[in-house]
Order: sequence, then C-alpha cells, then structure tokens
Amino acid sequence: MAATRRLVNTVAVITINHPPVNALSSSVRHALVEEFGKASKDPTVEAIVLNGSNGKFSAGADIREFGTSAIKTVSLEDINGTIEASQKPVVAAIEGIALGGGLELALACHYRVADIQSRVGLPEVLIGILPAAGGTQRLPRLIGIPAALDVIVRGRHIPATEALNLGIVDEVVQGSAVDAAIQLAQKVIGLPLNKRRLSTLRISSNLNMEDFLDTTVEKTKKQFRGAQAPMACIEAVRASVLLPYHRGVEKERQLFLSLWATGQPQAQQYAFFSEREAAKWSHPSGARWYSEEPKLVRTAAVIGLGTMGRGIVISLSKANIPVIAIEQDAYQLEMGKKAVNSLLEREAEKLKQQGFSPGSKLASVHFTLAFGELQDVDLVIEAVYENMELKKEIFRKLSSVCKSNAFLCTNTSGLNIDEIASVTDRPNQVIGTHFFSPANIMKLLEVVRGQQTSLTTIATAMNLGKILGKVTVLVGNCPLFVGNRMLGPYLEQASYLLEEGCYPETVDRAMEEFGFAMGPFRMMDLAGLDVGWRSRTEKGLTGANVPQGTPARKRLGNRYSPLADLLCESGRFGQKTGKGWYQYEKPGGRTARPDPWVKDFLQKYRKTHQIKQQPSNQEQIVERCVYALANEGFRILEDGIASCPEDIDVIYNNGYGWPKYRGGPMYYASFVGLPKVFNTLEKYYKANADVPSMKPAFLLKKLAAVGGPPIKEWRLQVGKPVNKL
Ligand SMILES: CCCCCCCC/C=C\C=C\CC(=O)SCCNC(=O)CCNC(=O)[C@H](O)C(C)(C)COP(=O)(O)OP(=O)(O)OC[C@H]1O[C@@H](n2cnc3c(N)ncnc32)[C@H](O)[C@@H]1OP(=O)(O)O
Repeated sequence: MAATRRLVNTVAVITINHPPVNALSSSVRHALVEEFGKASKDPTVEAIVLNGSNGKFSAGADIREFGTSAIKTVSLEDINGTIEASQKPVVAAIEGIALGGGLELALACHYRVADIQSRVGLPEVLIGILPAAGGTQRLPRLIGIPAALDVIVRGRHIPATEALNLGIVDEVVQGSAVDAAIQLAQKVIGLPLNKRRLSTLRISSNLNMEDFLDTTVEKTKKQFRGAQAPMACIEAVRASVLLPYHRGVEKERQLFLSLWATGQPQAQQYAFFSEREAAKWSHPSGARWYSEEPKLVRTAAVIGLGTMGRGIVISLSKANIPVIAIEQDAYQLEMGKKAVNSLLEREAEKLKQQGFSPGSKLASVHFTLAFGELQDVDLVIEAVYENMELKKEIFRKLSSVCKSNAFLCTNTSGLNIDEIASVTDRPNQVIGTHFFSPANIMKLLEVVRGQQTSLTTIATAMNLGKILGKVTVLVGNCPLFVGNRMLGPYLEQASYLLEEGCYPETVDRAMEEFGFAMGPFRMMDLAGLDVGWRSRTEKGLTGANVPQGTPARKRLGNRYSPLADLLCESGRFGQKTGKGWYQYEKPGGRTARPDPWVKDFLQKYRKTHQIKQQPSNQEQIVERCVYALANEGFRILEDGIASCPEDIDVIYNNGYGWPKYRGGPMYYASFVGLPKVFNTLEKYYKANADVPSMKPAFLLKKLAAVGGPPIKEWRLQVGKPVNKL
C-alpha cells in the first residue's frame, strides 16, 4: 500500500509508504486521496496526522514521472487543496526530509512538527524546475517574500531549527515527531483553522516589493548565468504578490511548462540520476558495487597540511572519523594546525546554530610529526604536492609503518597510481583519491583504481567518499585520469584561439556565457600557471631540454602554443603573483582585469610568428573548446578509463564548473547531435592535421554513423568496460 492509515484515539495517522524516499508517485497520490477521503468521512476521527514511513516524510514528486503521462494523474496541488480545506485539523509529522512536493504537502497541512535531525526545503530549482504544487504561493504567505525567495531560488536543505526560526515549522522536537504531532493534533481539535490555511493569507507587502524583486532578478541572473529555473522561481513568487492564490498557482504551472520546453530540466534531472548511478561502480572484471563489502574506516591519517590536506582533514573530521595529521617540520605543522583549527571552529559554530553539540559531530584531529603514530590507522591519505619521487618516498615509509591491512590513498591529480603502488608491500591496497580544492567544499572525488587495486580497496574508497558526502566516481589509471585529461585539448584550443586573434577576456566571456563558472584563462590564473609549466618542462616541451632547432610553435611535428610558457618566463604565474592572463589588484588578489601588457604581448607574438588574424566569434569559440573536451571524453570511454558517459558528466558537473543545466559535456554532445559534433571536428582536423586532439574519436565516429543514439544506449556501442591502457 502506497499509504496506510491507523487510528490513535481519535487521531488518524496516514503514513506515506513508498521506499526509499517516499516520492509522491502516481500510486502514492491515489492512495493519499483515498485515505484522506476515508479519514474525513470517518465520524470517529477528529484530527489527522500525516507522516512518511522509515523516518522520511517525503522527497517530493517522483522525478522519474516528469515527462510521462503519470504526472497528469491526480494532481498534487488538488490533494494539497483538499487537505488545506479539511474541517478536521491536519498536522504534518516531519521526520528525515520534507523536500519539494513533500514540503508543499506539509505546507498544505494546518500545522507542522519536525524532528531535530530533519531537513526541509524546496530544491526543485536544482533539478531545473520550480515548486509546482502551490509551494511558490504558500511559502511567501507563511514566511514573507525575502525569506521565501532565499529558500526557493537557492533550493537549499534547511535544518529543522532554522526552519523553526523562519516559521516554516511550528515545533521542533528531540524525540518522535509523530508522537509530538499526535499530541498537537489532539490539542487543536475544535480550534478555528482559518488562519492556518496558508492559501487564504494575505502577503504583507510594501511599495518597494517590485523594486526588491527586480533587484533579485538582476542578482540572480548574474549568479546563475544562463539557468532558467531560478528566474522562473522569482516570477512565480512575484505572482504570489500580485495575484490571488488560484491565479498564482496557474502562473506556477505555466512557468513549469515553459521551463520544460527549454530542455534544461531534462539535462539537470539526467545529472541528478547520473550522480546516483556513479555510486554503483563497475570494474573491468565484471565486479559491481553490490558484490564487494567495504571495510570500516574508524581512524584515518592525512600526510601533508597544504591547502588540499587541510580540506581533507576537515572532511574526515566532519564525517566523525578521528584523524592524525602529519607534516614534515614543526613550522609547517604549526601553520597547518592553526588553519585546520580555525576551519573546525567555524564548523563547530555552524553546528551550534543548528542545535547540535559539536563534540558529537566533529571527530578529533591529532597533529604530529611522527610517522610512527600511524601504526594503527585504518586508512592514510597522502596529500603532499605533485612530485613522484616525494610520493614514492612517503609510500615506502607508510608501507613499513602502517598495519598490514591499512589502505593507502594518494591524493594526486594525475600521477601514475601503479608507479606509486609499486614501492609498497601492498599494491592491492593502494588507490588514488583525487579531491578537488577546497577539499572540504568541493563535491567531487575521483577514485582511481590501479592495475593491482583490489575490489575491497575500491569498495572501501567509494564508501569513504559517500561517508564524506562526496559525489564519488571510479575511474581508471591514465595520465591525468578523466577530468584533467579532458582539460588538455580544451585548454589547447583556448591558447590557439589567442594566437589567432582572440583575447583571454573574449574567450572567457564566451565560455562563461555558455555557462561555465569560469572561463579557461581565469581558471588557469586561479590554479597557477607554474604548475603546468613545471610539468611541461619535465616533459621537455619547454625550457633547456627542448632540442636545438625545434620550431617555437611545433613539438614532435604537432602544433604547440608556447604562450603560457612565455607568461611564466616573465614571472606571470596567475593570481598568486598578481599577474597572469589578467592583472589583479595585488598578489593573491581575485579580481581579474584585462591587462594591456597581455594585449601588447599577444599582438607582438602574432606579428613575430606571422600568424593570420582570424578571431573566432562566440559560437566558434564555444564549439572548438567544448567539442575538443567531449572528443577526449569519447577517447576516455574507448580506453575504458571511465565506464560510461554519465560518469564523465558527473565529473564535469561537480568538479569543473560545467553548467549542470547542460547536463555535462557528453550529454551536451548528444543534445547538439553527434553527427554535427563529428562533422565539425572532422572539418577542423582536415584543415589542421597537426592538431591530433581534434581528430574525431573512433567511438564518436561509430555513434555518429548510426545517427547519434540517446546517451543511455552508448554503452552498447562501447561494450564491456576494459582498460586498454
Ligand atoms: C502536463 C504536465 C503538468 C505539469 C505539472 C507538474 C506538477 C508537478 C507537481 C509537483 C511538483 C513538485 C516538484 C518536486 O517535488 S520535484 C522533487 C523535489 N525533490 C528533490 O529534488 C529531492 C531529490 N532527492 C534528494 O535530494 C535525495 O535523493 C534525498 C531525498 C535527500 C536522499 O538522499 P540520499 O539519502 O543520499 O539518497 P539518494 O539520493 O541516493 O536517493 C535514494 C534513491 O531515491 C531516489 N530518489 C530520490 N529522490 C527522488 C525523487 N524525488 N523522485 C524519484 N526518485 C528519487 C534516488 O534516485 C535513489 O534511487 P536509486 O536507489 O535507484 O539510485
């Protein structure tokens, strides 16, 4: 039964029962209509409590129903209308989550009681839509326009205590929300309900409301560049000010339908489900996530307290895993300790505000210089800087100090996991954990399996990612793994565009208008240009080891752009030196301004090398950069480094500032049409045979030849995941 009913004295308790998250599918909606109908008519029932089974109120509408005919059967807004109009008081007992349609249902009830651990929210905007069962009309009537806009446009999950302060719930309890709701229901039997029916309330508004909404539109446009859902949310809230409730609901529905027509919800919902699928990892051996038990990680250690190490320590502590943090000397240890402690204080403050004792949520961090103290930890994450020899030295030490069943992880953004594992006594227990900076904030974790990494090690690292609250994707071992490997051809195209007449700000603007959080040049300035320079120098692509007579713009017969090397030779490393592709207010400054020096430098460079000026327009810039990125994604699939296109998209959506409303680079290629992507790349490559990264990947060619099937059918063409490297 999708909903059940039991009687406690004169209170009917109706329970939504649709595991795992009590999504309000068509069957649940039918069951709710039936159970409410019965409870309303039953003369022995004086009040009703609504809750969800398994400690979860509801995660809202069943997202899989959008775009199908099921969504049209029994509207949730009609159910909400019936509940609100009930002559018997209805109390929502919120446990766990009341999200989206789940909160809208609770808002239709006359009272709301929540347990202290629960979270409420209207996160529809995160899947490209807006609350469409009266939420945009009821919430502003309950908590006012500014607070409602914040909740609806940001889509965040609100902890129960904050929900109480905002006025979204009436009571927060430490114990059972259902028991408390039954008590409240008994207390309010016979009291007037008019003021509890949110749709009938008037919004307290003043003359400045229109100005306030207009300002919010402008701010939101800048913040969520290109995303349509946040704008639709504001327009729906505006309707709550200007229109009576029922016309506001009509507007909400119209906005929902016009959003659907943009294609953005479909891309964001694909991204939502792809993230969940990524956790269900598969291995070339055929093993899958359900066949392997992860080991429990009770204690962990982090080696290196630079930016990455600090973030990883915080993540572990927040997940209640006690950490030993190691540095190489007393000064570095003290610096690291200060930084970690100050971040932990901030976390503790947040917890206090949410009504929790920080001691119960944040695990201890012990700082030391002594490797010997690692003998009992279950798992170590090495997070020193990217240097193979240094990493090997540390892994040799770990191998001799750590207990034999400890797992050894390396936080690297592209070094060979097998080479690192080879110096240990347990290559099967070595794995890459590529965190993204700042590691306590960024959602993505690339878990990199080596040739000898055991399935237990994979299961443990994937499970650790989940415990840390990360979106975790398993990938194979190749230089730079998935995300950074794809950046290569993308950045290469960005540099060629400069050689041909564009400027950093033109390219960045095009990519940011496409939706990227940051264009390629601002991103390089942020990351530090010296990192890539060091790596190119080690590979002999620049510096003293380049063979005599090598043309400035060729390496091994292929096109090469030395622009970034030349900037570094002038001491321009990006934000850290106050100068890079842009100029900044000071070293470490963050505000990028176009630099006349760079303009002059580029003009002289083009003249020196007699490069024909043909600056690309916005569309051409986007095509070249994005198709180069996706093309490498196809190669990664061919090589078995990613097991499906969805994994690649999850990586880009969560680690590289790709606009989620475009689904990810592979989804976008599919959306544009694979034949078009193939033809564009083929044309470019025919004219530029010295740019091999633009040669269309074999898999792309194969899929384009059959007309570009939907992304979920690509697996059939890729075949079983095998690591060909
Ligand atoms: C003619 C057309 C008319 C159009 C009119 C339209 C009228 C529409 C009316 C109402 C609209 C309401 C809008 C909504 O309510 S949209 C949904 C809003 N809710 C959300 O966005 C919540 C999404 N879910 C989450 O954030 C998380 O899943 C969470 C609930 C917090 C649980 O997290 P966690 O414990 O980490 O578990 P998972 O994320 O792994 O989820 C477990 C499985 O449940 C599936 N899931 C989750 N939420 C939903 C959902 N809302 N619908 C369907 N399925 C859902 C998830 O995919 C996992 O599945 P699996 O185990 O198979 O991987």
